[in-house]
Formats: sequence, C-alpha cells, structure tokens
Amino acid sequence: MRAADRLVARTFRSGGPWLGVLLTTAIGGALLQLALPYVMGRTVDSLVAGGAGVDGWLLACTAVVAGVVACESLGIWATGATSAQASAWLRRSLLRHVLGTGPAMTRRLPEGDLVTRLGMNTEEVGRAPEALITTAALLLPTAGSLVALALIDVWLPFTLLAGLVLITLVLRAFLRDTTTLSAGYQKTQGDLASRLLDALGGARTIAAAGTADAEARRVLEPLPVLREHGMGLWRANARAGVQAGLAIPLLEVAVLAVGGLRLASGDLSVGELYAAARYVVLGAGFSAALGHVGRLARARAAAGRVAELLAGTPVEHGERPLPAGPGTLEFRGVSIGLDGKPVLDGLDLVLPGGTATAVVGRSGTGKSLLAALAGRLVDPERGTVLLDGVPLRDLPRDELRQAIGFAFERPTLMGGALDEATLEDAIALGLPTRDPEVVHAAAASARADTFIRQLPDGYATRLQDAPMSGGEKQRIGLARAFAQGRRLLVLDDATSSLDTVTEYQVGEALTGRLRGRTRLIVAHRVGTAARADRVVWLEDGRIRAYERHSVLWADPGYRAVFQDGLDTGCLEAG
Ligand SMILES: Nc1ncnc2c1ncn2[C@@H]1O[C@H](COP(=O)(O)OP(=O)(O)OP(=O)(O)O)[C@@H](O)[C@H]1O
Repeated sequence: MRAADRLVARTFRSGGPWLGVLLTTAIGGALLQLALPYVMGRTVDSLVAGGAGVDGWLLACTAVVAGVVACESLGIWATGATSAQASAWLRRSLLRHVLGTGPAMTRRLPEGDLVTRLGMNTEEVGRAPEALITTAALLLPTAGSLVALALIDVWLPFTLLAGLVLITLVLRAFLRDTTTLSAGYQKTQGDLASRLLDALGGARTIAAAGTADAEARRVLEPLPVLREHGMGLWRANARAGVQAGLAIPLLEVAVLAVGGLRLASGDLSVGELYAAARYVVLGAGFSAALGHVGRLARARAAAGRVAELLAGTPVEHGERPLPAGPGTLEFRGVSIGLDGKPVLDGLDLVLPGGTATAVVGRSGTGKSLLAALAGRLVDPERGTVLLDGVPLRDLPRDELRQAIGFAFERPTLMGGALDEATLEDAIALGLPTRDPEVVHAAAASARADTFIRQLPDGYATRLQDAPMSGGEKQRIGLARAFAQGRRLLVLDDATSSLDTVTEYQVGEALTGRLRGRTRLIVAHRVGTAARADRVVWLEDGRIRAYERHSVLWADPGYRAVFQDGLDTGCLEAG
C-alpha cells in the first residue's frame, strides 16, 4: 500500500486553490461547532440567572449557527471542485503515461481493465483529498471538546477519552477491511470491463457464430465475485456503524453520570452540565468520520491499482540530433524475448540507406517484432538499433517520429476530435506542419488519392462519413506513413488487404518515387519480396539469410515460407 499512499499524497497536493477553500471551511466550521455549546451554555446560564445579558448571547448563538451553515454550504461546493480538480490532474498524467508507454501497456494489461483504472478508479482517487480533509477536520472538535471538558471539570475529559480510543480502533479496522474489500471489488470491475470489451471487439464473430447468449454468460461470469465483495463492504460498513453508533449514547450516559455527581456536589452549574453533554456529543462526532474513512479506503484501493499503471518505466527519449544521412538502419546484437524465451536472438544487420528490404519468415518468427524494433515501438532487451549511426534511444521523440513512418495491417484512423476528423487530418496525423501538397502526394503514392477525390468532400470528408473497406483504410494508413517518415518507412504487412493490382501499384511507388527513403517491408507475398533490393529471411529468432530474392528462391526452404496461403500463380511470379 506504500505506492498507493504516496499517490494519494500526490493527488492531495494537486487539489488546487479549492483545496485551500475546503481546508478553511472545514477548520472554520469545526471551530464554530466547537464554540456553539459554549455559547449555548452561557445563554442557558444567563437565562437561569434571570436574563441579564441574554440578548448578547442569543445574538452570538445566531452568528455561530449562521457561520456553521455558511461553512457547510461552501464546503460542499469546495468538495466537488477539489475532487474534480484532483481527478482531472491524475487522469491527465496517467493518460500521458499510458499513451507514452505505447503498446507495452496494452500487452501488460487488458484494455477493459485499463479503461476502468483510467476512468472509475482515477475518479475514486480524486476523492481522497476531500476525504482526508473532512476526516482531519473532525479531529478538531474532538480535540477541542477534550480541552473544553477539561476546563469545565477535570474528570470529564477522561470519560470522553476512553470512548475515543474505542472509536479509533473501530475506524482503523474499518479502514483496513474496506481497503482490502474495495481492492477486490475494483479488480472484479476491471475483469468485467475487459470481458465486455473483448466481446464488443468480437461482436461480428459472436453474431456470425450465434453465440450471443453464451458470450453474455462469459462476460458476466465474475458477477458472483463482485456481489461477494459488495456484500463484504456492506457488512463492514454496518458492523463499524453499529459499533461507532453505540459509543455515542454510552459516552453521553457516562459523562452525564459523572457530571451529575459533580453537579450534586456543587462543583458544576446546570449550564456547565448542559455544555458538557453537548461537548461529549461533539467529541464523539468523530465517529461520523466513518463515511469519510470509507471513501478514503476506496480511494486507497483505487490508488493501488492506478499506481500499478505508473509503475512501468515510461519511454525516455534522448537529445542527440539526427545527423544528415541516407537512412541507414542498423541492428547491433539485438535480442528480445517473451517470458524468458528469446523471440529474436543476437540480430546483427545493416540496411543501407535508401534500400528496400523485405522481411519474410513463417508465421510467428518475429517479423512484426523486428519492424517494431526498427522504429522504436519496442526497445530491445539487449543490443542497439541505430539510424544513421545514432541509437534510436538517443533521439528526441519528435525527430525520431518525423524520421520514421509506420504503416500497419489494420491502421486506426484518427486525427483530432472524433466526430470532426477528416481524411486529410488522418493522413497528416503526426506532421509538425500541415502541407496539403505533402498529404496529396503521399495519398497518390498509396493509391488513395483517386478514391478520396471521388468522395463528396474529397480530402475534407469526415472519417465518420466515409465508411471504408479494409483495403481503403490500409491505403490511408500507408499515406500517413509516407507523409511522415522522411528517412525510413516501416510497412508491417500494410498491403495485405490490397487487391493484386493496387498492391503492385503501391509496390511500384515504393521502389519508384519513395526510393530516396530506406524501406523495411514485412512481406507475405512473393511479389513484394521480389521487388525489394534484399530480403531478410527470419527463422527461429535468427537471420537465416540476407540476400536478393532471386538468389534465395533456389532454396526450397525459402520457397516454403510463401506456401502458406499463396496460390501457385503468385509462386510463379517469384
Ligand atoms: N514486445 C514484445 N516483446 C517480446 N515478444 C513479443 C513482443 N511483441 C510480440 N512478441 C512475440 O513475438 C513473437 C512473434 O510475433 P510477431 O508478431 O513478430 O510474428 P510475425 O512473424 O510477424 O507473425 P505473423 O506472420 O503471423 O504476423 C510472438 O510470440 C509474440 O508474442
């Protein structure tokens, strides 16, 4: 819980100016509450004494009550504002961290679980500052009551103190139990969200397989666990509520008994006994912290889950500028593995600037991983990847991203506000300055220009108004990569949905007008490998060969790589 508590403390500091208002109203309100019994006691005494000065005390009573009401009202406002500000701060930093970590984050945690942590859990952590202040503010009247009782009579505070020890123990146990139970509850919520998001992602498959009922059961499978944690929380709440609730009347009786004896012996006035009774109630009001402690416990549990997200090391970028160069890409002793098993092992490879290299190999040999390493979407566990002699880790983020363009098999098209982003925005995504000529030229190379111009608003067509086929989306993704990557283009199976003719045309552009840039192309088609200057043939995590396709073709093992899913026509083309 250490990391969680540290995060709660950081969130507290981010509460902004409203935190000050909350603190002032909480302390002010507590002090006024503390003054109220004294003022009322003096009013009673002046009434008993025949009414001398009663008007002044009545006025004081009114002023104190008005002050209490004002503090409470402003406090409610400040509570909302503080929580909103703290949650917003945490959500912003968390989102930056999660997106900055990149694909490593979604490999570590399911997306639904991430959404729950970034959404619900962050909001719960945001309530921590308010819960902490209100709980602490409750200590003030309690401490004040002890002092006031001591001033009235020396025996009275001991009675209250005994009760307070009891209440503190109850609250401590409640905080501990509720934190544990809340953690379980929130974890199950994350599990439910992950299952739901999985099911939504596969909605087409579920509909096609007719398994909606079975899938709904699978999504809701953790419900009994959620219920168990929920019931546990209610039980803990009820138990602590009863225990703390019992303490107040018991304390009142005890103080009244002691105070009554002192009254009988003439050591206490009626007004003092009245004030003492009020102070006991005020002091034991600490038990009202139960609700705040519950919120604090939920916030701590949520902070634990949020802190897990922040635990991953963020991707760090260097400050070394990229020197002028042709885009030479070098893998030097690069290794990376999964669960202790190497996927790519000791790769040494130099792709000369301006060349086109196809990466081939059987499914699962690490072609996509090699592509990800080439553009620092993943860092190697050992070894270095260099662009024009500079390790990618040393490059500033903007220079790195401007130098390397990525296109994927299933690109996600985006470009600003969800409902406003246009096709031009999607292609220009990541460009430091928007130049329509660059966008149009990139689209032309990706064979997207013609179909875009046929749309009613051309490049200004909103993405949501342009439902696209898989191949069309791939072409927009390619155009985006072509527009951005000034030195190196990494195409990870990015032409798989294109028809043969379009794929050929894009291939022509890759070897024609895009020739000035280094190109790394993960290829499943023979034609793509044949057009490249060289082929990297991956096998069992190592480079089996780095050669021209025409040379490799003589090897039956190489030809077998293309056999999965290819027709003989394509093979002949090789
Ligand atoms: N960041 C990573 N770190 C370690 N291993 C990874 C990482 N990303 C993927 N892998 C693993 O690397 C292996 C190869 O995956 P990859 O997607 O690179 O294969 P591929 O050759 O592109 O396959 P296919 O042709 O089927 O797309 C898989 O077992 C995958 O789980």
